[in-house]
Amino acid sequence: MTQTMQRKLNDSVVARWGALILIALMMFFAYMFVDVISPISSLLETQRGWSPDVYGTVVGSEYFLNVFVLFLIFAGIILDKMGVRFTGLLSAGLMIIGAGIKLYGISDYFVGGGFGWEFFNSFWPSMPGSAKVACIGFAIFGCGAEMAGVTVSRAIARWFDGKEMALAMGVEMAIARLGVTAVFFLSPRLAAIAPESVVRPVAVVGALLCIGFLTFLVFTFMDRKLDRQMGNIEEIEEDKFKVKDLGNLFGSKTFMIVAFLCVLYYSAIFPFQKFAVPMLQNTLAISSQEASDLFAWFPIGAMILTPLLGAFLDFRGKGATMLILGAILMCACHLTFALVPLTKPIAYIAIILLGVSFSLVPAALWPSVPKLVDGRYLGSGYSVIFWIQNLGLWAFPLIIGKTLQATNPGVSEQIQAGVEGVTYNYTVPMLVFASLGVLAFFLGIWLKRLDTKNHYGLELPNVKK
Ligand SMILES: NCCCC[C@H](N)C(=O)NCC(=O)O
Repeated sequence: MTQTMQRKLNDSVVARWGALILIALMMFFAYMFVDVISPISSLLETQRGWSPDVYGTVVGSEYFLNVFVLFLIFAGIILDKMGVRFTGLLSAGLMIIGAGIKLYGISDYFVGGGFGWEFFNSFWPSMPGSAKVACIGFAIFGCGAEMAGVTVSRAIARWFDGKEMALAMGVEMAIARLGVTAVFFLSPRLAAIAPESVVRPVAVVGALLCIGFLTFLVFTFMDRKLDRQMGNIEEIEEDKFKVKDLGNLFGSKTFMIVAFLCVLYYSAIFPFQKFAVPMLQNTLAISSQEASDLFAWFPIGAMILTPLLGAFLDFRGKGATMLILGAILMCACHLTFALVPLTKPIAYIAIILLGVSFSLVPAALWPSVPKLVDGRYLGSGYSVIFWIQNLGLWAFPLIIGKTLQATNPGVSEQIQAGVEGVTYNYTVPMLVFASLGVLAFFLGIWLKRLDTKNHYGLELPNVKK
């Protein structure tokens, strides 16, 4: 009698990498939308009256609902109850709705006195109505984007179980970084087409989110087929979010060190991404397009190196050392922007080194979590780390915006009044970012010491010979 073993869809290299490309495309467009206004913040100041303080509030609002309404925690529960396909489509849908509201907020129709204009300008006078509506939209978008991040990781874990999973996660992250590069290239160019407009880039990238929805929709058909072949065992029980696990996680010293290292490090990266173009523009006296093209090298470096460093970690280890090195590099780059008289070559070197740092830390951080957290509550562990991280990603754009405005009195008013040649000084905001690097460095040292003492295996390779 011959026994035939059924070949599952994810046993085919083409099918599983095809599935990865489909879900990664959704993240590609999502990361594009996250930073679509970062290269055009100066234009938002002149066209919509968004001072640095207002701009910081808008870009931080992406994380507001995740942090204060605990949406990230609900996202974990929704994912557990409803599965990858429903949650992925819900995230893509939320991103599109949020992007639509943000687009409406900055549109010429709304700022020209359209529906809701009067109401949104009747309170909190320091915040223009356009910024308030943009905040609402971006907060809804942020729920979708973070939920998509958790969902995509779960989907990859399932499709690549027992296969090249770390590489797949590295490739997915690299594709997301490519989205950031693309938007830093595209956004200022779209805005510059006559008549110059902040609306065009947001509209175009918002439309691309719909393509992301469609690619994920195609993935759901493949995933349903895989589901049937696997006998509907969609989720691994230990990956599920459980409220009772939170006590164990918050009570674990090592876990909390990693979570704080994550929030400190990422708070000096993603919020910096929002201020990098105007910082380079003001400090080097160049156009926003030139500054944007210069900054685009940051995600390019991270894109190339993250999968390579992931492979290094798999075969050589040294995870804790990589975290410490990443923090040192990040701090050195921000100190350069703050204290060294900046020239273009120096700026290029600092941006590329920051990209190297941004490969070292993500490549080492995320795969280290399973070494510290019991497999029974790994899913909850990632949700809690994301939640703590989102707190920093919400707070730091606000802090940086307010610091920039406070250390440059009168500058925003002059720019909005059309005075030529007025610039911001970014020394203090850049020192704030650098100080996060110092704290992350000390947490890295502490983590490495605990690892030596308690043998978590952070310095060991993932692949056992
Ligand atoms: N919304 C953009 C920030 C994504 C944050 C996300 N929680 C995350 O940490 N992703 C990992 C990464 O390195 O991009």
